[in-house]
Amino acid sequence: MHIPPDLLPEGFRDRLPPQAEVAARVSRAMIDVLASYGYARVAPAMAEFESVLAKHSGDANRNQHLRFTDPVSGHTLALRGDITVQVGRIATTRMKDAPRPLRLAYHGQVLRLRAKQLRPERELTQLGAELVGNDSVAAACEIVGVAIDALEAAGVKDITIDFTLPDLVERLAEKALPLAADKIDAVRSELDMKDAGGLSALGADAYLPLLAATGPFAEAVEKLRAIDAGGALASRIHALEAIAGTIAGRANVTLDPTERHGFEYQSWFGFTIFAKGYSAALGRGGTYYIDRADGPSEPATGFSLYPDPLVDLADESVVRRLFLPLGTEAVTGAKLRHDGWATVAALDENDSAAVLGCTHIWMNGQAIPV
Ligand SMILES: N[C@@H](Cc1c[nH]c[nH+]1)C(=O)O
Repeated sequence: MHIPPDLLPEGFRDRLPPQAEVAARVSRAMIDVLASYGYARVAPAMAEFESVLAKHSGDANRNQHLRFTDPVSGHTLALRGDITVQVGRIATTRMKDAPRPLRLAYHGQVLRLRAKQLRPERELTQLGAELVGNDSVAAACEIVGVAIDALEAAGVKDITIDFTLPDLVERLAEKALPLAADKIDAVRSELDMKDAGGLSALGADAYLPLLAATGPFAEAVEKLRAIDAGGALASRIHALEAIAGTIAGRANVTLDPTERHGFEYQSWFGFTIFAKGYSAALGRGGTYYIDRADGPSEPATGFSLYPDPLVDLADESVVRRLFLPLGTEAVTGAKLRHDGWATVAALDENDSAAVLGCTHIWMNGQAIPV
C-alpha cells in the first residue's frame, strides 16, 4: 500500500502553529499551578515492559496498551496509556523511601490502543498530580481544589465536578443491601448501563433507587442518604459533603454514585471534571491503592487532566508576534523580547509583517497592530 507522506495513522495528529504554541502555554499554565502546590515534577518513560505496565494498570486497562516487540531486549514493550500508573511505580520503587505524603506532578503524551467514540484521538496529552501515601478526605479536598485551580489558570470557566463512589456496590452488598458475592459484578454492570429492568431480573430491586440518586449534589446526596438505611455509607456521605463544601462557589458539584466508567483502579472516591462548552470530560481523579512489592499497598489520591479540547477550542489570537522591519537595532529587538514580545525579524526588504503572520509591527518606536 502506498502511504502518502503527510498521512498519519488513525487517531494521531500533528499540531501546527499557532496551535502547538497554544498547547504549550495551556500546559505550562496548569503545570505551574501544580508546582505552586508543592507537586514535584517527574518525567516517566514513554514505553515500559508490557508485563510491568500491565501489572500496575489493573486488568481492565491491560488491553488498552499499544504494544510492540523490542528488537533490543526481545521483550514486549507497551507505550504508556496513563501516567498515573507510572507515577505509582516510581513512588513505590525508586522513591519508596521518600517521605510521605509524596506529591508528584507529570505531563506528557499517552497512547490508547483504540479511540473512544467521543474522542477519536489515540494520542492524548495528560497532565496531573498524585498525592502518594494519603487517601483521606483532606487529601481529596486538596486534589480537587488543585485540579480546579489548574483549569482556571488555563482560562476554563463554569467547571462541573461529578463525584462518584467507585466501591459503592461492594460497600452496600456487605450488609445494608445484601448480595451474594457472585452477583456483585452483574449488579455493577446493570448499574453501569443504568438498566432498571436488568437489576430487577437479577433480583436486585433494592438497588433500583441508586439509579435515581444522581444529579445536583445536594438533592442527589439526600436520595443516597435515604437509601442508606443501615448507615453503611454514612462516612462516605460525610466525606463527599466535606469535599463538596471546600469547592462550593468554585465549581458546580453533581453526584452519580454508580458511575464507574474510567474508574478502574479508584477506591472510595472518584470524580470527573467537565466545563461548559466542552463535550468531553477534561479530567478525572480519585483515591486508589498502589501495590508495593516490599509491603502493604499504599493509599494515594490524584487527578489527571486532558487539555487537548482546551487547545482545540482556544482563541489563537493570544499568540502575538511583532514584526521588526529591516534595520531595527539588535538592542531594540533584545529589549522587546525581554519585555515579553515574540519578534520576527525581516531578513530582506521582501519580508512583510502580514505575510509572516505577525500581529504587530515595530514602527516609530511603537508596536502597531497589523
Ligand atoms: N489517571 C486517571 C485519573 C487519576 C489520577 N489519579 C487517580 N486517578 C485517569 O486518567 O483516568
